[in-house]
Amino acid sequence: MEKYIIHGGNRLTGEIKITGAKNSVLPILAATVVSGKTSHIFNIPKLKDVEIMTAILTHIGAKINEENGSFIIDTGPIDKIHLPEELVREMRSSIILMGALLARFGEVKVSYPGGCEIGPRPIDLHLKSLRQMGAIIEESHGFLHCKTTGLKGCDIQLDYPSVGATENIILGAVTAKGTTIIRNAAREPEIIDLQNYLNKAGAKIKGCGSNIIVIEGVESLDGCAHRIIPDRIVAGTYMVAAAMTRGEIILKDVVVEHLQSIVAKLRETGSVVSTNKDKIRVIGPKTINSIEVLQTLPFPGFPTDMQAQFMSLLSISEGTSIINETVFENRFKHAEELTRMGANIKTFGKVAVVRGIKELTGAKVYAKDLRGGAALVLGGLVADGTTEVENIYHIKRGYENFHINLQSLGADISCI
Ligand SMILES: CC(=O)N[C@H]1[C@@H](OP(=O)(O)OP(=O)(O)OC[C@H]2O[C@@H](n3ccc(=O)[nH]c3=O)[C@H](O)[C@@H]2O)O[C@H](CO)[C@@H](O)[C@@H]1O
Ligand SMILES: C=C(OP(=O)(O)O)C(=O)O
Repeated sequence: MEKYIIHGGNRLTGEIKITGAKNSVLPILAATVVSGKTSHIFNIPKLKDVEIMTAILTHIGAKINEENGSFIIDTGPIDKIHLPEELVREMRSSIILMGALLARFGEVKVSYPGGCEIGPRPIDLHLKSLRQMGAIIEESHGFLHCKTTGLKGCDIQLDYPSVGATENIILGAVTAKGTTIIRNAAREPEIIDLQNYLNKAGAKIKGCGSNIIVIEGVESLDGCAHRIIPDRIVAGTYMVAAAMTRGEIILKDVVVEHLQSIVAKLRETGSVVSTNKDKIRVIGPKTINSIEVLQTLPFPGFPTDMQAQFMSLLSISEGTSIINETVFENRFKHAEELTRMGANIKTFGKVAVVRGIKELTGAKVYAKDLRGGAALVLGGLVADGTTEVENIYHIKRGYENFHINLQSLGADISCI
């Protein structure tokens, strides 16, 4: 089992180029299935989750060629509608293939998806919406069998702006008969990226980025070329590394607009953040201020995927911070591990009270999920002594070359 060994205390300085977004590339790879043609997708990050998605697509028949960080993907040869259970259970995003395969073949067999354990992650909104569009879905023993004689456009009111449900509906709707309206849709930048890919492929989608999306069904889609947007959560993680180590990091290839809520909260801690086109610079403060309330919300609110990293930052701030995790039921598993490093954190359901301490202490800790794992690495960078982060396969799901990038910024971290 691989682990990271970190000797804390180094100030991080330098530049990092931000790679393609995990939460964009996964639905877009799923979306390539709808056309049955060849698409060329650029800026593919080297991530475990991308490997899993590639393995699922290859298993059902797609031909994928890797070329300089891009994928040329031909989904024409796909001839299976039964997704491999062991792979689906490894990754949440596999569920987005449901909308794509229903659109293309009118049938899909899939197990409930896996992914990070951050509380119950039901898919009721996905299923309710696809049923409303005419899918017949049988659920038994953790398996779903979905069939349709043709999806139909309809008016869907989402109870919550779920990212995955919005993506599944979009994929089902692009070639459905008639017009689909999604109300209370998720507004994340990755949804806009999906719209941009699909519209280049011939879809007629309007409104992504707002909470009402209108999709006019078209006869068929084509292949196209598309570049994945930069990963705002990876960027945010390095920004927190700069703040915690009182360093100075410049991130290249970012979309500043996507990072506004993170920038605002970092400024509250006293960090100096400046932006210039697709670059962002963070200078860590001498004294890290606490944040009165940090509340996670759907975009454009503060992202739940940055909550753990901020908890790590606030654990060494001056004062007390309240974190309110409103998106997921149980996303504080990192709190217990940070406590092993000396942090003073109490959790009460979806609320955490973080009382800042002067310094964390190195310890043996365990990554229980992706962002929680990244938060422990951040803690290790500033802890007194040695930190060992175990179970790092979670971190590799979402960060390309994490320890190598941190080394290039001056961190004393190795992967053994
Ligand atoms: C691959 C990907 O893009 N993952 C992101 C996506 O996950 P994901 O698409 O799973 O997140 P959702 O927006 O769907 O989930 C948000 C909340 O809605 C609930 N819910 C969701 C669907 C449903 O049918 N019923 C239901 O109750 C979930 O349990 C959760 O509490 O958005 C999350 C919220 O920004 C991010 O943390 C994840 O990194
Ligand atoms: C929770 C996350 O991912 P997923 O939805 O793929 O589990 C994440 O990226 O933080």
